[in-house]
Amino acid sequence: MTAGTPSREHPVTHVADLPGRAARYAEWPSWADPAVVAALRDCGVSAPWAHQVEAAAHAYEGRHVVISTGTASGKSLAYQLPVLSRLAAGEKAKASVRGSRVAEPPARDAAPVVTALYLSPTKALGADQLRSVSSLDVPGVRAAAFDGDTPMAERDWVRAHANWVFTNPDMLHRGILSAHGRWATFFRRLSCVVVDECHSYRGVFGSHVALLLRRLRRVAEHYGASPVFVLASATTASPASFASRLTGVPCVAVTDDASPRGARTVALWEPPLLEELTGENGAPVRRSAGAETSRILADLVLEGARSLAFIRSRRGAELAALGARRILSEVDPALAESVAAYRSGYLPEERRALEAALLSGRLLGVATTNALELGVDIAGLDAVVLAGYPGTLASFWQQAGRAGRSGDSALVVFVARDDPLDTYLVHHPAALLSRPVETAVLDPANPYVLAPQLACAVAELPLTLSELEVFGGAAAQEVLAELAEQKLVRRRSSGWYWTSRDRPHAEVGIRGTGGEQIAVVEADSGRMLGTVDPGSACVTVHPGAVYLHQGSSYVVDELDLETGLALVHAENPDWTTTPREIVDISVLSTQEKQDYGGVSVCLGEVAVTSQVVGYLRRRPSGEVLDHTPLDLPEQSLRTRAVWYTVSAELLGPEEPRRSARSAVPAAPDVRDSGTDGEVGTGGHRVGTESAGPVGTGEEAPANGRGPVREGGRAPGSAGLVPARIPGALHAAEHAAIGLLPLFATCDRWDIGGVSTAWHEDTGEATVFVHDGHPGGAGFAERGYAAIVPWLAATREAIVSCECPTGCPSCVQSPKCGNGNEPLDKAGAVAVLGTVLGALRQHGP
Ligand SMILES: Nc1ncnc2c1ncn2[C@@H]1O[C@H](COP(=O)(O)OP(=O)(O)OP(=O)(O)O)[C@@H](O)[C@H]1O
Repeated sequence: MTAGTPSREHPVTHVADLPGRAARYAEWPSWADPAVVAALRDCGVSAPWAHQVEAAAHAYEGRHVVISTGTASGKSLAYQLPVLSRLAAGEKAKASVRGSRVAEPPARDAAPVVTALYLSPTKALGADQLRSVSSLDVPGVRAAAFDGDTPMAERDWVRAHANWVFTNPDMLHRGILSAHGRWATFFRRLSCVVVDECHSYRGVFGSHVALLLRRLRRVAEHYGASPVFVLASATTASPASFASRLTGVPCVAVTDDASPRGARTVALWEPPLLEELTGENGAPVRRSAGAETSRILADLVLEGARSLAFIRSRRGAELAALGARRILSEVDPALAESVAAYRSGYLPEERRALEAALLSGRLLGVATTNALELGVDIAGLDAVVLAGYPGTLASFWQQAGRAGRSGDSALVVFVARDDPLDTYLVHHPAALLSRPVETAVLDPANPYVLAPQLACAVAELPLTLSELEVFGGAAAQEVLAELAEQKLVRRRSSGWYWTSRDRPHAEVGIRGTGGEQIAVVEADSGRMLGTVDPGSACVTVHPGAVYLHQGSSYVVDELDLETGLALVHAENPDWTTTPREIVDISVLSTQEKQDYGGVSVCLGEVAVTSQVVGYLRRRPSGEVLDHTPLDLPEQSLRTRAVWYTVSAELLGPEEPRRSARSAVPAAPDVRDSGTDGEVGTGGHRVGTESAGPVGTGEEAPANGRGPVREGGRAPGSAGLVPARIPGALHAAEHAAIGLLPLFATCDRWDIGGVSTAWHEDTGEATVFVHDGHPGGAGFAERGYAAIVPWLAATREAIVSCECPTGCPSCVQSPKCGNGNEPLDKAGAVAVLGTVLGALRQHGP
């Protein structure tokens, strides 16, 4: 692998061998329908793996179950076997009641006897799974999609005749539960609900889905059905408790993966520093992870290895494929044809063609975004290259799991990007390879999610007192009282009733994002090249941006957000473009405020604005050609935040030589640099990390950048010179975001933060932590209520982390819009100590 690297370079920082394992098989269960077994055998499954039978048996026997095993461990078969067996058996039973002696396949227009529902987080994944079930062609099984793409003319047929309906939470919410009367037959016979890739239901979206599943259960019960839930998940911590929280019913977990796995070698790779080039302010730069990945991918293709490279951005995937093709074409132009890019935003038929080509071996190298992480049946590759940490350990293992054929060893290369988080990981392999996978967090009791969900539930069916428990008991009662006050529901002795003829469903967004996709269209030909998320359009298709599609390069002429159109023309310039974005927060109203002698803690409404103000054109070497200003609209998010302010006296050293008021603004301006703008606004979450570990409680010395000045400072003050304040606040903000999920049961993706040494609305140094969703989701309230334990845990997490100057486990944030600069770990400990001191001294 290092054959192509110059001898003075030593990019590999660590190599780990992960042993392979042999498959453990089980007998086909006696209850399995012979037609289903025959169909699966025909598809090459000679015998099921033990975990598949274990999970399938739970489901068949009516126990709610979650199967949480590795990539390509056959989770689909684990739910297909019981569901298809039940569907086939149901149809047979009907045939025998009718007295037909010959096993005739039921007509396409027969009414179903037993039905099942399949839910996937995305339409694309649902379509993949439907294709897989349909290809089995089990007699009596009428599987069909019911999603946004289902033509109106087909919808009636699906409702009346399909016995396995493939849909997604959005359609379940808007198109099925809202009109359940039209689905009466389907619900009456509903025997099984499959929730695929359930680990992706986290944060606000997860909380919505949790309540949606409770609504589904209630509607099914109304029609006399009590379906069994079968959940499939990537490997996560505590799958049973997660699945139980998601569905509201106790689930058993199957985690003992019996699928075979080839041995894998994991190499951690740090691109070398370049001697000939420096970055901003003369800082040394490393060869980019993308360029390094292109080279590794090209080498792997030359070796004939079927390889996937995961790149974090769509643009990066295009560039990496282009780079590998360029390298290969120098060796043999024909070889260049065996490399392609893959990402969402391609048209479905393009994606299918690419998947088939990779499976058949016609393509050897594919550079992809995480679009190939989930669900797609691509496994057993010779190598996987990860350019940058994908955000969670669950994602890391899911992507790495695409490599490894039984009997053959495979290679996984993790290439660090030039950022502190990745650098930390390649030098601390245990943090990557030995930590338990994090569990997804959701909170169905969140009042902001509960209110719209309860409105939908009441509109679907009047809600009785005895059903309240399903929706959170007392919390639900409070929310219903508010809805009654707003005259949306009416309380009667028998329960709560919807007052309007209109249904609330269309108004309730369950993903916390919204808006139509932006179409990218070639102006000359009118050809649609792909789509872009509206939240990220200003970043990816601003006027002047170089937009890549399948290796072809386009330049954007016009972006019209109103009509949802970006017009481009084909052009292949020798530069790339990088947008510059500023993020700001302003206080709209302060609802709660507590003063604690120099520290105040507030809760209120804020406006978070981000704006792409220009872009840089760079040569591939990193050389900046120029900066072009842009006049694009601000993207704004009105939400809720918790914030604390600290007086200059408490932050600074004792007896400040300058007046406190002038000392703080003299620090570098961090209104832009101390922000984490890339948060929770949907569509462009480019990274993550698990929240930092909570400390052991031992007060280890914080070995931060520059010692915390112990001498010469006022009792209780942080003792920081002005230049350190921005970094200290920024580091404290990051760690607080990491720790809030402990108290607010949110996901760190659902929140964001801004820190500043002087904020114009508060007039002081301020750290904001805000909900990442319009209108807020209740997390800020929880932070406000738990301010002391939250900040104490934040401080402890930083103190107990043994790294010297800050790392992903303490003060670095993967979503920092500012590349984790400036960060002052010791300063953060000092600030938090001061804030906590004030809270405790002056608290109630
Ligand atoms: N018992 C088995 N024996 C041999 N092959 C199997 C068996 N079970 C499943 N497979 C094959 O393994 C591949 C992966 O299966 P599947 O896509 O269901 O895995 P998965 O766990 O859902 O993957 P992902 O991690 O992508 O969600 C498929 O090609 C499937 O046909």
